[in-house]
Amino acid sequence: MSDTVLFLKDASIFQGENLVLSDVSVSVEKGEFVYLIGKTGTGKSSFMKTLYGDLPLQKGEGEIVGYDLATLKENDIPFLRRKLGVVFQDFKLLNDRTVHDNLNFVLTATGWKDKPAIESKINEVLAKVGMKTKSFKYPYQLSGGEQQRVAIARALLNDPELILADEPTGNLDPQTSVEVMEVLREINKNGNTILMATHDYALLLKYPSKTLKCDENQIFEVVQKTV
Ligand SMILES: Nc1ncnc2c1ncn2[C@@H]1O[C@H](COP(=O)(O)OP(=O)(O)OP(=O)(O)O)[C@@H](O)[C@H]1O
Repeated sequence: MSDTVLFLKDASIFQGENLVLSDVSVSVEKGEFVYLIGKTGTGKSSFMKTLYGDLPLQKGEGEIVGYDLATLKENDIPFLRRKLGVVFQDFKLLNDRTVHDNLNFVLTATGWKDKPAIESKINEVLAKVGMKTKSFKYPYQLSGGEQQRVAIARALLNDPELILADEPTGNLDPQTSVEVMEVLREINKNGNTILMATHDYALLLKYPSKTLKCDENQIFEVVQKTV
């Protein structure tokens, strides 16, 4: 049980008055790579937002990296997010500072003070995504794939118990998507747990893994056919 990083039980997810997902019962175990798929508008983003505290869980039970989602308070959210690494489709890097300073910003904001420790952490996460030589660049000097690698590096800074990636390849061409996916798979092989929302079925076929599907207000696990 202690290896469960996320579970929801009989949960309902609303956007305002609208019920987006109901009777959601899912779990993610430490070390898993889990896809969340579904057509546009079926609730993938709403589900992810609930997990990182952007949408309240109004009905049912849920726990993520030790936080109870049903009783989550506004004040808990920054602490919850420190235990999560969140990666978005549009990277969300700060364009007015270099890669190094984007990462430094997050570390400083989350309480890191020791300069050598900060530098060593920045080097460590950039090495993991193959971006160590580009730390002096500004985000707008990087390709989309490189920006997403930096966003993944940023997600790794505080050794997250779970990485939530919402359409991380949504803005990338197929070849770059595969490269970013390889980075995520490598990180997963090294022990990070990842939940990735995607509508990129080509990636799913190329890299089969546990898959949850949103459809008709429900989430269920789909069994992938093996050839
Ligand atoms: N802020 C909001 N207010 C009200 N309704 C919303 C809001 N955001 C999303 N919705 C509705 O909730 C439903 C699920 O949307 P959501 O964005 O979670 O789907 P999605 O599967 O992530 O889609 P996409 O792949 O296009 O991002 C949709 O019917 C959408 O119109």
